[in-house]
Amino acid sequence: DEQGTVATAATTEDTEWITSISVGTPAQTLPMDFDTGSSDLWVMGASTSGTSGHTTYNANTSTSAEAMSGATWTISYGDGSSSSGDVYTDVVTIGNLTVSQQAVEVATTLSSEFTSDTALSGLVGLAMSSINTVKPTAQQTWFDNIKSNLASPLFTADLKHGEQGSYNFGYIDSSAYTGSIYYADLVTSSTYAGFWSFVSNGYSVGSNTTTTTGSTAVTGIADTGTTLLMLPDAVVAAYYAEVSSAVDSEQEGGYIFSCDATLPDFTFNVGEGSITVPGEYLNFEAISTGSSSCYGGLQSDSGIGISIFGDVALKAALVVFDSGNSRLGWAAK
Ligand SMILES: Cc1nn(C)c(C)c1CC(=O)Nc1ccccn1
Repeated sequence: DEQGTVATAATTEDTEWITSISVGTPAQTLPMDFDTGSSDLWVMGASTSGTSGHTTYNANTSTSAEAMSGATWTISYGDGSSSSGDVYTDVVTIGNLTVSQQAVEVATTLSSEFTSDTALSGLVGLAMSSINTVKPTAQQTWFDNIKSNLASPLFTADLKHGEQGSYNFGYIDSSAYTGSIYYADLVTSSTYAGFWSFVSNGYSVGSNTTTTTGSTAVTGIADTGTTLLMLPDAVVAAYYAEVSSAVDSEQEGGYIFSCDATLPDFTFNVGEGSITVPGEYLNFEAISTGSSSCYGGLQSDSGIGISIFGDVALKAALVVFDSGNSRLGWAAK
């Protein structure tokens, strides 16, 4: 009954959290973006163009690498980024837990979002294996491969603002949260199948003084690979109605406000409880260096088709991805 933990740390502006994994024999250490919103483990290849400045994976120097003949993959993310390539199996160790024949998807094409992000070598998909893109045969995620060896078939994400966080596999660290863990069952309808999806049946805007509450039910996904909190227009409008300087800017592609604005907290319901995202987490960054206008951490999900509880919301909680019980848990910390 194995358990493991691995540290994760945010890049500037909490844009993404980078976590190191080991691939191959001898081990090649790769900084990766753990993504609970997708299900492909892919890495930049040593011979892939556009990878200068990146740490890359070289299957040729790994004695345990085996090409998966005829297998290919291609993935595109909602922000327009994409990658594609071929497939190997190799040893993949995360937090002292080892999968001996993990499908390692090697990128031979990369969009500019990835070639320009020298902090990372690839993604570790932690959503359901049903949405893995490998053809002709979809491959299992690393979590699905390790799951049967774990004390409990679950993992937790503990992302933190401005300090190191952790991903734990097989156990819940009782010292990592306060109060109760509130659970919501996964949503299985077609749009959300394959994701860590849940229904939040209400929200409130405001700090101790004035709070406005809404009963809009939000169905969304817990997605560590997405930076922002992306919710329905009605919820977003209700939030920024409490920020006097806020405007929905065509030019900036979302809500901006004065950087010195005092932002209200945002609370969303989960099961019998709720999670509060502190106002300061909802000021993402200045729209450009030195500007006095700041871009909101809460933005509209219009055009996406689903709501996304990204890093802005996740870093306010300990989040339990409970495969064994098909549910998602959220706890304050
Ligand atoms: C679905 C979606 N629509 N829009 C506008 C955004 C930003 C998303 C989320 C998204 O793209 N997440 C992502 C990107 C790269 C790697 C992993 N996850």
